[in-house]
Amino acid sequence: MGPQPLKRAPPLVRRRALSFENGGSPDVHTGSFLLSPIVVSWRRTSHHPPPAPRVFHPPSSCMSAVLCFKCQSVLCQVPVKVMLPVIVIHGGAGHIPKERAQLSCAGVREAARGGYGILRASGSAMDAVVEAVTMLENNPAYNAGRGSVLNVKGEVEMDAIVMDGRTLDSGAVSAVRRVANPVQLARLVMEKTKHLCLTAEGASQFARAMGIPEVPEESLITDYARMRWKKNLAPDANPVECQMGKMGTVGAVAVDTEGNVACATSTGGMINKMEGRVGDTPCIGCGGYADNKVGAVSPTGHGEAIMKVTLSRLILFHMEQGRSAEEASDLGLAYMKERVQGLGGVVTVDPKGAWAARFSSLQMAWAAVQDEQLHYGLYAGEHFTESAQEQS
Ligand SMILES: NC(=O)C[C@H](N)C(=O)O
Repeated sequence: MGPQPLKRAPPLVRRRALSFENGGSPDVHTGSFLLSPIVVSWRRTSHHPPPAPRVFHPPSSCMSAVLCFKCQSVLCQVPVKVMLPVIVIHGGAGHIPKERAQLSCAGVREAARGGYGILRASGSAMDAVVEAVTMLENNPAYNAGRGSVLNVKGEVEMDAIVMDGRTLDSGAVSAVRRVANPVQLARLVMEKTKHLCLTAEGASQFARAMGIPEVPEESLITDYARMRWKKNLAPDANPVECQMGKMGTVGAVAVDTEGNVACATSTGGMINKMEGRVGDTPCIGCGGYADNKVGAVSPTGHGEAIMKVTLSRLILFHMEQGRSAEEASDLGLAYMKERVQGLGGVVTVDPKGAWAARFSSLQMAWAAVQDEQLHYGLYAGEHFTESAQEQS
């Protein structure tokens, strides 16, 4: 005999469904929450042996179906609130000095609006994250593009990555010099070469071949970056601690109206790093990852710690195991803190538009736009909203 379809959903399922109908929290998604109560009910009502039923989200439907693992019959249907498009930005995890906090917050809000403008006009997630990160690279308030921290010789070497969740195509540059927008060069590596990452002089040669103008190094260096470089040349300086105090790597994740996800991250790296040091940012799975089947992540924090735990892929692994974007981000950051004493932050999305901006550092400037609402914050627990149309 085949399985008996459920006569009524178990109480938790009905509560969740109700909260969607009433416009409940957009980041509460059916997949992870429904699986466990359904398993219990299924075992009670099915004659099949008990592997878990599958949750199936038809691509462009507002219903999510829970299927019997064996005979594929629909056990129950639950409405899913589709909240696309969405973009989430960070401006670096750390402790942002008071006098720079406002600038830092204003920049991420502006970049979130800029990226969302592209998504609203049916642009791709990739176009949106590259636009948002370009805006932040051009803003001297961040450690990326103009405003990058300096290496031990007082020079600028930058890292950037992009990844497209549709195809898993990715492009990156590391230790690149004298380009204004490393994120755009990373995109060209993805689109115009057979490789995933170009480094140092090879990356500069590629930029020239692509017609990207070389900019004077001085134009990328701010007084603030030079002051911090000098301070950290002292023999008793602790550049990692100093950086944990004032980071500003930038990153973005987005889901477009088609449900495609993408990520982009860009940085000047760690203060007074050795010449040629490559951080987490250009390393796939560390400084970013995007997969339409799971979601997208862009991190910030101590690069060596992020690399040791492959933070972006670790978070997506937790999402594959049924965790929400927020739970998975917290788990990844907690593991990095406990296992390698690394602090940082992430922005994360899933393909249905659930999103998270989470950090283990004292602060992280972040902003998101979804459903014409701008969300933003700086300290843990802070979450302000305003209309995405209002100008700050
Ligand atoms: N500010 C940062 O996030 C630094 C970057 N993750 C790096 O180590 O290169």
